[in-house]
Amino acid sequence: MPQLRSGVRIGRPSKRPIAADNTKPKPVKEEEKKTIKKGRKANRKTGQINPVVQKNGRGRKKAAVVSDEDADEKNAVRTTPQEEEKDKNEGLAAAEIKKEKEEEEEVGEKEMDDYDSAGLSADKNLGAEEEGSTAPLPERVQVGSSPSYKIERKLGKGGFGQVYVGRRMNAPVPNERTGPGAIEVALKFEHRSSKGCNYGPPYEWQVYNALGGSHGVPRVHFKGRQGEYYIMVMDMLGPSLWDVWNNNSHTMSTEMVACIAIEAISILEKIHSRGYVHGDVKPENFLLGSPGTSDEKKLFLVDLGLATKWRDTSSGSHVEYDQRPDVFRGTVRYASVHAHLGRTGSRRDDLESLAYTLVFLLRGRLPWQGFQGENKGFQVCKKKMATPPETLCAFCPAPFRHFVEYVVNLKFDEEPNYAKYISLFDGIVGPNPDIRPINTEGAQKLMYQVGHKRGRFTMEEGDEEQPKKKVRMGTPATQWISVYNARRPMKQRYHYNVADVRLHGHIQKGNEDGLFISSVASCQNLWALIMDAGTGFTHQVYELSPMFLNKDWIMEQWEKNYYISAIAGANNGSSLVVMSRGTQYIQQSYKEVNGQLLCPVVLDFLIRWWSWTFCIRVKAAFVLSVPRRKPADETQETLRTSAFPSTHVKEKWGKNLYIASVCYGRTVS
Ligand SMILES: Nc1ncnc2c1ncn2[C@@H]1O[C@H](COP(=O)(O)OP(=O)(O)OP(=O)(O)O)[C@@H](O)[C@H]1O
Repeated sequence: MPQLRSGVRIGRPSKRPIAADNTKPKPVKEEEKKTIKKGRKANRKTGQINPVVQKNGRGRKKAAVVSDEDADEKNAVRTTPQEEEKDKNEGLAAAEIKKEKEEEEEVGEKEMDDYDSAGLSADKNLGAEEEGSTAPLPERVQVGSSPSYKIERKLGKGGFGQVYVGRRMNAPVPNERTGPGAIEVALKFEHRSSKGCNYGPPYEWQVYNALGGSHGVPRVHFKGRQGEYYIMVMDMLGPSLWDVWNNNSHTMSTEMVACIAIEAISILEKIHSRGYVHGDVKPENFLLGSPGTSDEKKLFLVDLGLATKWRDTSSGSHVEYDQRPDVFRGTVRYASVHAHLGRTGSRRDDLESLAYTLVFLLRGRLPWQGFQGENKGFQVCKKKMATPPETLCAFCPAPFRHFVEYVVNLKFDEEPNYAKYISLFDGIVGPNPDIRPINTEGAQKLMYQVGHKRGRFTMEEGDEEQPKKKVRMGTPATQWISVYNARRPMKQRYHYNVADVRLHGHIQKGNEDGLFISSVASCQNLWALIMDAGTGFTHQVYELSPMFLNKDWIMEQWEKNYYISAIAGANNGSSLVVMSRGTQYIQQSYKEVNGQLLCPVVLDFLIRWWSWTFCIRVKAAFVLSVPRRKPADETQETLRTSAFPSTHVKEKWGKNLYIASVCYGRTVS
């Protein structure tokens, strides 16, 4: 039985169209031609790429001398791993798929009667903000075999839990400062009606079972339910790094931040070595030990509620890559670009968030702070992608820039070289570990294990490979990008690997069966064809043209009230343009550009958020369409696969998600 810790998932985005910058006729350039539907009024600049709407968790941090804007941005948005898994699995068995194989060509079809109502539950928790409980806390706490505690001052509050000091009642003399018998402990309360507890104790408990007490993770001594609350009894810690920075006039010394870097990398290494990714690395979640104890210079990482597995426990293999652009987990300010893009979390994400944490502590600000409004998450992500390490770290010592360069270039399943990252900061920290502002014992142990001298972190000769220059786009790959929309049950069929000569037959057969083409793509001069009964079109024409786009034919169809509804270009220069009547469009233009102008990462957004149809090859065409009315919010998923996603399509059909668009082209992995 999964134990869930759930919370706020981002609301579904509305699929607002993007208005063209300028649809008025303009001089035609060599590489850039734009065609506008005749007789229509020029479009105005009215919109932007529709953002991922990222709702924040509701928690505010203590002692905040920050603006509301800051406080909101720092809160974590979370969907539990189990919640996601459940979403993925529900309804998978629902669809019975017909499949016919014709030579190399493939066809798949989802019949209308495959409907299973469970399939729509994929987004049933979406958009719901967790309400805080107002139930009074118990006066005394006693869970499992724990001593009794009196609740004292509040230590902090997050989106899920409230943390208080628990003072042991009837404490023996002498009093212990730490451990299960400690006079003071931290008590983390989560109300049993909180969504994180729908399925029993908070998910975080499981993670603490696996990680609690490991290097840099506080020990949990007791846990259990008392009345309305799930309560965790843990070692009491001191201020967070955010508190320290905030109480020190928003500054922190370079040596202190370098020590934090060194120790935090070693803590992440430990967590990762146990198969987990933390998922919400930020200054608020790094705590120092209790002041006045031997741990006061020791660094801890708390809040394991967003931790996920990067490695499968039984097989030991890396989890599979997936991308769900509508799911965001983490804290907007510190999240990795991959997290913004909805990519499955892996070790690289914790390190990227750590890099942002370090730059924040050092510089007091990150370049993407200050965005406001619904599309904040999107703006932040765009800014992160557009900020090269040299700009981000312009006023930081070189090791910080090198660290950023290394971590933003990590591949999804790449093993980070923790020792190398630690060694970057060697020149900044003092030689004597005993007088460093932060205890770096964990990092020293790690370096010792990998064969470096105690005390110093310098890498061995020859290990000083230069960090890669900023190439934060990942490795180029040629992939299928398929977008799925939640729809009422309908018939959908796909064909792929279709040669020119077979195209007409498939389209004709589809039309006879009441299907219209909804999307086309080309891979190695063979076509992929998606046909379905849910397009709303009344008539359809298409043209397979040996040239990229046959302007005259398109203009002719525009005159007859057909609008471009699907388009693809093949490597051999031919193009397939489908035009339909009964579309939602009232205005349309298309623009040919040089395909190289497209930034591959932006494609993630283009295909996800823009209601334009386009095809990518050496040349590309953007078709800009103004719809009659604002499209409703939709549940949507995007996949990138190296092969045509025939298996995935069937899984999606099982969840009543239908292919809305498909294309094949150069992306990044
Ligand atoms: N063991 C501890 N000792 C002292 N303070 C603690 C301890 N654990 C948590 N806190 C304080 O309580 C705050 C909230 O704790 P935590 O981050 O675990 O809660 P959360 O509800 O999961 O938060 P978030 O919304 O950030 O996910 C922390 O930022 C910290 O200030």
